Amino acid sequence: MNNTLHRLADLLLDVVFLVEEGGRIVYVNPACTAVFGYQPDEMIGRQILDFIHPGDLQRTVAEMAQVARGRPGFGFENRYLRKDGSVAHIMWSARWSDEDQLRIGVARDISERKLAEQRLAGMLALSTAAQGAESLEALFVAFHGILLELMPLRGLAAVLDPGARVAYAAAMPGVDGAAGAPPDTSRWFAEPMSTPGMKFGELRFDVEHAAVLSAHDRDVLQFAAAQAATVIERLALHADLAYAARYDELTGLPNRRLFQDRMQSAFARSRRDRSRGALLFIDLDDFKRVNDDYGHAIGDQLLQAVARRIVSCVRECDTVARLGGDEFVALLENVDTMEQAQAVVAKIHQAIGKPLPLAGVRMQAAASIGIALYPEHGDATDHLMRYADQAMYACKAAHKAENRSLAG
Ligand SMILES: Nc1nc2c(ncn2[C@@H]2O[C@H](COP(=O)(O)OP(=O)(O)OP(=O)(O)O)[C@@H](O)[C@H]2O)c(=O)[nH]1
Repeated sequence: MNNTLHRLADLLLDVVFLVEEGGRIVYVNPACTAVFGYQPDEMIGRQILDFIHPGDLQRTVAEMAQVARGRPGFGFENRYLRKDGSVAHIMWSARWSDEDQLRIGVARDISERKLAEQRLAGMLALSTAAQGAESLEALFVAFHGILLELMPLRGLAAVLDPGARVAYAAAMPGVDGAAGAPPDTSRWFAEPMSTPGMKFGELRFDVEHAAVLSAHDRDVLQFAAAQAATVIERLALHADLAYAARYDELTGLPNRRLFQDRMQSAFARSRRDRSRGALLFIDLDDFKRVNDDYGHAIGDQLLQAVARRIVSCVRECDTVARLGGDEFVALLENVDTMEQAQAVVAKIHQAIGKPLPLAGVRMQAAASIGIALYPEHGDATDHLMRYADQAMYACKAAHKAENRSLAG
């Protein structure tokens, strides 16, 4: 190369290589220091393939062969390993000079652009994983995989409030003591998992030291933590909705829907085992008066107390539900006779009738209770329910008639 061209090459920001057919570098301009971290004389004389990222070696050799056959190369991209071990993304233009018997190559550092593209793709992958996550475990496993590709991360942990419960913790094997032992994450780099007005805990990242993370890396980690927070919020909401669809909010008892499911299962068991059972329909008497005289809040407290008292009268395998208002039902499994069902009803009357100190007075609730036995009074849910309801009405009518005649 003549002197003028040398001086020109010295000024270029792109890296210029002259490489022999066998791959030995015979010239590189000073721009190589900024891109690869090597001084020119550390590269000259060595094989160019020594500097290429092992993952890109094969296709780079194929590209070089094409150029050597006379086809100029433009826009070929591959990765190099810098002197400090980091990765440089390079875009090439190259041609073979027959006259010089050398390959002339110009390398442009496109690492910034590549990293920005990778970060963007990573953030997209994080938000896609967040949208599709059906459990926190699945979410953090997916996040861990995505983040490992993006930055020098060794471990990931998710610690949830309250109580700093570790929901996920995975360290690189060998980094944190014995294999299988939970890693100590307390000193890991942490980002809060929060949505506006709500903090759910922290996402913690094991890095050799915080300085290995660039400002961009930190942006990605912050993004991951924010995405995790939206998933926690969504899953919690989903759990709340699933609960609300099956349980009565006031008493915590199963609602009509869950009760019907339980009835179906009980009928199936009864058909299989030839067992029998009873359905009790329980409606409080004159409950409206409690609301009218003491207010709705006291009415609510009475309903809660009645729910607890009914539950205390049945076995654990039985189901008590609130259908709505002052109507409750109880499904008693393995009850063979009307007498056995009546014994439970008597217990319930006694429990409900015990004085209850509410609103500064001793209240005393009462209920009308109808009994239906299955399978003899029906083994379809609505059929049996109607039977028990009618039996309850008959009791209520009898009580009212009795009260009228006592009053008269
Ligand atoms: N406090 C409270 N009251 C409720 C709730 N749901 C329904 N109610 C009230 O419960 C009362 C139910 O009254 P009814 O079953 O019609 O009548 P009752 O006074 O019990 O009379 P009988 O059943 O004929 O003995 C109504 O006043 C409803 O407004 C609730 O969640 N909380």
